[in-house]
Parts: sequence; C-alpha cells; structure tokens
Amino acid sequence: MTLKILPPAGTATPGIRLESVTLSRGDRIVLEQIDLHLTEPRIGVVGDNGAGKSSLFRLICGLDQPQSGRVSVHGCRTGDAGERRKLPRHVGLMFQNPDDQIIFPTVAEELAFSLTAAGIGKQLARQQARDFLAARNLPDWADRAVGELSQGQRQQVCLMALQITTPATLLLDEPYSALDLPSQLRLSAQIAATSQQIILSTHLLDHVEDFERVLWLDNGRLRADGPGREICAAYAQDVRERSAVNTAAEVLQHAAQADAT
Ligand SMILES: Nc1ncnc2c1ncn2[C@@H]1O[C@H](COP(=O)(O)OP(=O)(O)OP(=O)(O)O)[C@@H](O)[C@H]1O
Repeated sequence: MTLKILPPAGTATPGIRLESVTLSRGDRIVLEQIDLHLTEPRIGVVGDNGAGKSSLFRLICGLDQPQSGRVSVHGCRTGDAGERRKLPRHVGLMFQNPDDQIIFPTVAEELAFSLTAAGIGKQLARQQARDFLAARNLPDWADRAVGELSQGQRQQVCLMALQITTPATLLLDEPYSALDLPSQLRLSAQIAATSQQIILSTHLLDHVEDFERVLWLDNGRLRADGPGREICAAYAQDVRERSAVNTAAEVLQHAAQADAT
C-alpha cells in the first residue's frame, strides 16, 4: 500500500475539499481516490445506481469517514471530532428518502428541531419555525402531522428544515425522484431562488444540465467533471452505448437459446 503524505489542511480555504479520499464498506471500495474542490454555487452529481453519489454526500456532511484521505467543508475538517460538531452550520443533507430525515410528528416541531440543534433555545425555535412557514405562505402547515403529508410535501419539509438554519451548502440527494412534474418544477424554482451553494444528485439530467459544474461518478471513481451540458451529454451517450451493447447481447442470447430448443 502506498502512503500518501498530505499537506496541512487549508482551514481558511472556502469550499469543500476532498483530498485523495477512499471509502470502503466491508471489502467493497465505494469511492476511490477522489480529489475535488467544490466552490461553484450549483453542482450536479450524476452516475448509475451504486456509483457512489449518496456515499459522497455522507462523507461531505461527516456521517461517514473515509479510510484514507481527508474532507474539509468550508474550513471544517470532518475527521476532527471537535470541528465535526460545527459542521451543521456549514452543510446540511437532504436525504433521498424523507422518512430517513424526519423525526418529529409535526412540521413546526421538525423545523424547530433544526434550530435547537444549531443552539437556539426551544421557545425561540418554535416561534422562528412558525414565522418561517408564514413567510412562505404556509402558516397552516405548522401543526400538520408529517405522516399525513404526501411524499413530495415531506420532501419540501426536509428542504425547509435545512434552509431554516442557512448552512452555507445544501446537499440534495435525488430530490426529484418521488416528485410529479408540478412538484419538480416547484422544487426547481425553490432551488433557483436559494442563495446557498447547492450540490444535487439526480438521474434526471434536465435538472442539472444548466449547472456550471457536474460530476460524473462511475463505480466509485470520478469519471468526468465539467460544465453541466458537456458532462450530461457524455454520460447520456455512454448510457446509450452501454444499453445498445446489452440489447445486442440479449438478442444474441435469445437467438442461441431458440436454436438450442
Ligand atoms: N450501508 C451500506 N453497506 C454496504 N454497502 C453499501 C451501503 N450503502 C451503500 N453501499 C454500497 O456502496 C455503493 C455506492 O452506493 P451509493 O448509495 O453511494 O450509490 P448511489 O450512486 O447513491 O446509488 P443510487 O443512484 O442507487 O442512489 C453501492 O455499491 C452500494 O451497494
């Protein structure tokens, strides 16, 4: 094994840095030798199922630690337990499945929890949660039971629970996957109106092809990194080519089976 000596982390450097990061789960390498410096306001992440998109997000928000390399988020090193406690001020993750994120029974309680976790007193947090909903023309959502909301509405609650504490970066893991078309358009507009840095993974390339930067993860490796339009076109072309090869192989297999019978 080659040991790589890394220079001291640039704690004053803004943005998100991954330096020679490798993450394994069991004996499987999930992300391999990833080097990234993420400073653009809108960054997309694309790649097949299992490519490592959610794993990348979990590393950035400090939920997982790499086996080698290091991650820093706006100067906060995720590998340092003391600095990790400050991470929620810098970055928030919206999980792929809202039910993995939501803890509290009502919308106001869920939003207030984000604030108390950030150090705001309970009473003030409750009031700020209600004010936040009212400012979004959703005052009647405050006492709604989260369990009675649709999947799209629960996703909206998750996004608001991140936005209310205004971390510098929002990580959105496949936020469109369960949304109908009107809800996708609503979420797109919400994202466009958000001042924070957004890093968004998706299988729906339309949602990121206008982003200035898109990362293409392929089997745990960074296959390409560049302007959204270019990377999305290259990924779509690759998918088309692979599926043409697979289809041809299936046709040959069926023909061989037919001959054998
Ligand atoms: N808890 C876990 N234990 C073991 N392996 C895991 C675990 N979570 C993810 N993996 C593996 O890590 C790899 C990357 O998974 P990840 O969820 O990051 O992919 P993804 O690109 O987000 O996929 P998808 O598009 O399906 O959400 C996969 O091979 C997956 O099987």
